[in-house]
Amino acid sequence: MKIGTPLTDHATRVMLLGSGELGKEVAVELQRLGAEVIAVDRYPNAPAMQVAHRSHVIPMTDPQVLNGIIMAEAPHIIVPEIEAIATDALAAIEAAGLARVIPTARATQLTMNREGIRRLAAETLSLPTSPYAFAGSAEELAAGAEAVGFPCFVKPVMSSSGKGQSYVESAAAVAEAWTYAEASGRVAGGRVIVEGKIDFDYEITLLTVRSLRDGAVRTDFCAPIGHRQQKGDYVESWQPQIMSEAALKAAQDIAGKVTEALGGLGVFGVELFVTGDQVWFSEVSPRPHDTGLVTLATQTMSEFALHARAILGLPVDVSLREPGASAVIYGGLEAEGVVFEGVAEALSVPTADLRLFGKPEAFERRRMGVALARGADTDQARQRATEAAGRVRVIRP
Ligand SMILES: Nc1ncnc2c1ncn2[C@@H]1O[C@H](COP(=O)(O)OP(=O)(O)OP(=O)(O)O)[C@@H](O)[C@H]1O
Ligand SMILES: NCC(=O)N[C@@H]1O[C@H](COP(=O)([O-])[O-])[C@@H](O)[C@H]1O
Ligand SMILES: [Mg+2]
Repeated sequence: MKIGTPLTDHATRVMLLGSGELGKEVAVELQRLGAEVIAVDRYPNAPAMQVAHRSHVIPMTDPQVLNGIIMAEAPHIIVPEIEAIATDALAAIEAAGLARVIPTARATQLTMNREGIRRLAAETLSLPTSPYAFAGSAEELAAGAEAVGFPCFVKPVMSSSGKGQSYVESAAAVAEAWTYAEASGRVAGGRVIVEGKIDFDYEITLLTVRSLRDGAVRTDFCAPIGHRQQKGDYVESWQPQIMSEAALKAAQDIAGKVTEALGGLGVFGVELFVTGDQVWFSEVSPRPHDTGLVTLATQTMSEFALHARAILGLPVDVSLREPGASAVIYGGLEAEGVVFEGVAEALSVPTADLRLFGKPEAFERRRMGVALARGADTDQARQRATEAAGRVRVIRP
């Protein structure tokens, strides 16, 4: 793998589709390796745009506009970063041999839509999942919910970070879940998945890396990441999550199968539910995962460094250095150009570090930053990360 000089004819051009907090860290790692980074998102001054060589604001769900920007920039590598992209346009670009899509165009098509990845996992690969049904109307949803049973979860097929997700305890609440999903998916499309609830002991993200070494693709697993979710969005994560040997083996087996079926190079965040030695597949991101922000504190190479290396065809090291945790800092209010107070106090917590993403606008439940900490064990690290996050106050300018 050769890497040219950025901003010259021989540059290795990488285009990020989606420029949020995860893309920002990937952009930094790509910059460090001398790639030329082009950040794209739906709004100006998105986090990764602030550290890229240049940026574009476009509706990424419009295939014509997306194709136009790819043609104009002629990237060698396209890195999808969010679940709201016209993936069919990417498939055409890949098929024409114009750029490499990470991990593959097909993988982004399958995972951009919950229906694609769920059918691949449960029906093609026979992996254990929650019972599920798909619905394109309130009536179909009512029937689907009856079939999977209550309580259940209703989610738009195209959404992430819990957007549009409802926890439904009885038939009476199904209509409301339909309306909510319709209104708040990343793209209006009017299709949802309804999933029966898995009663898990804990849930993990198993970061799985497909990379090249000596010309061959290999798969490596990071130490499992435990996390706690609220309203479908992660609020706290830690690494390593202690698991039984049998559960870890089952988790790696599922992650190996699903990432092999998706193919390509890069980091995958495989989400799994665990009860005793039993493991269920939930979903997978074919890219770094939000709960994996903790790896900025814990691993020799963060998930972002791993992604940058893997997609450039470079070797990786997934080793864990020490236990750590991350805790989310939400906006807590609606305002543009917010100010963060208490940063020095937060960084006075032993081992604490912060990432303030620089998003131009805050919302009540928008993730604006994250606190990171290490510790003798994950209990100590969690306590420190939560303490540090709590010391940061988001205020109006
Ligand atoms: N079938 C289920 N059984 C039990 N818990 C569930 C189920 N589906 C979702 N959850 C809970 O809701 C959380 C969010 O669900 P899911 O990961 O599908 O949403 P998402 O919008 O894709 O979120 P993200 O983009 O952050 O991964 C899960 O991590 C889990 O805590
Ligand atoms: N669970 C997926 C996830 O965490 N994605 C991350 O959130 C950003 C969108 O944030 P926004 O909605 O605040 O713009 C995405 O761009 C990505 O970095
Ligand atoms: Mg998830």
